[in-house]
Amino acid sequence: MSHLQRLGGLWLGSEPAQRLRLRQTSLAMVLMLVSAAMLHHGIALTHGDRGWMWAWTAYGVGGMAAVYAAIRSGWSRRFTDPSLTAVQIAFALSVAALAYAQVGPLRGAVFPVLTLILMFGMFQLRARSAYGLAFYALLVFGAVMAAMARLRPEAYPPEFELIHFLMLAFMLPAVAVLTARLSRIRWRLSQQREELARALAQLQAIATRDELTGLPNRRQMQALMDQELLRSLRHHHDFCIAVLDLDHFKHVNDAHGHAAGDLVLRAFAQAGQAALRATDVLARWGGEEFLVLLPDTAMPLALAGMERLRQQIAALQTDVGSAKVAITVSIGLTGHRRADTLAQTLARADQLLYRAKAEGRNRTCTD
Ligand SMILES: Nc1nc2c(ncn2[C@@H]2O[C@H](COP(=O)(O)OP(=O)(O)OP(=O)(O)O)[C@@H](O)[C@H]2O)c(=O)[nH]1
Repeated sequence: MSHLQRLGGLWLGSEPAQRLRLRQTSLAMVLMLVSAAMLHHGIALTHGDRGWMWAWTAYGVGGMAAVYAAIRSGWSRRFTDPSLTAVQIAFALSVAALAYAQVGPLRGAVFPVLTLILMFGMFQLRARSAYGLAFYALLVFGAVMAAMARLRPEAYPPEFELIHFLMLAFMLPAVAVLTARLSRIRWRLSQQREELARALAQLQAIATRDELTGLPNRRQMQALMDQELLRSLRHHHDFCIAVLDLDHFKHVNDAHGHAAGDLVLRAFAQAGQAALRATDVLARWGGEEFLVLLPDTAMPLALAGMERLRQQIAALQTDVGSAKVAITVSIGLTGHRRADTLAQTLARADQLLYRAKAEGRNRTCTD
């Protein structure tokens, strides 16, 4: 890391949002220093008051340093706008107004600076603050112009000051209108960003979840099993896979209707998940067939887990409105063998499931 980067890190910190705020304030500080240098030169040219000039410099530079310290220390985080944009602008306006009161014939130079100060608000301010600050600027400059026209009419002729004031009365609201427009665009953009994030989350849920049961769907389960296979190869641990099929589920649909069948599938998913360990995954493989992945688990433990699930499902009574429906589940459970592919393991679990069905259902068969 170069010295310059280290210095930048020291000045701006490391947090991106904070760095952005401090960069903006640093830019305002540079503007303040350049203005101070110009003012010093102007006062020298016009033989102005040097004591006042140093007091102005201390006020302007000191104020900006205080704002920098408030942001850099994190103190400003307690406010809705931690950049203190409105405060910085209001302060800079007061500094500009004081300069206007002193530089006499050079006061025209203050107007572009005034516009620049207000432009700092374009990236941050809400419409209401922009109008408020424009009104405040008009008030402060109006007061300074009136006071100077009265106190030093030879340097600030009243008719000139009136024209200056009218110019500001037109220019400041125009800047506020532009800031308000930008604020509305920013707001719309942030709304769109939120909508996009919501849509993305929804799409993700649709792509990975089964709509009826809320369980991981076939595609997601395939990805989870692929991951587990890689992990088991790397860390040399075992994992098991079980294929589950609800027994005589066709009877449920035939006797109580398809909607009742859906209710039973949902109840099965909920109870099945609750019966498993948090690390085990129950997924809907299709229809009334489900899959359980038991990561980092070897056979005696896996069998105990699947038997617990089977017994809890057998005890489950689902209220489908017209009746309470009881179901059972048949399970084919097998451990993955290192030399096998996932498809081979799944095929083995399937065969064990057929055996469980053939042997009378409501049981777990394992090899
Ligand atoms: N309600 C509902 N039923 C479904 C859904 N998916 C599959 N099924 C039904 O599940 C039943 C599966 O029937 P079969 O394959 O004959 O099996 P079974 O009746 O469970 O009998 P065994 O598996 O041999 O014990 C069919 O009636 C399908 O219509 C679903 O999402 N909702």
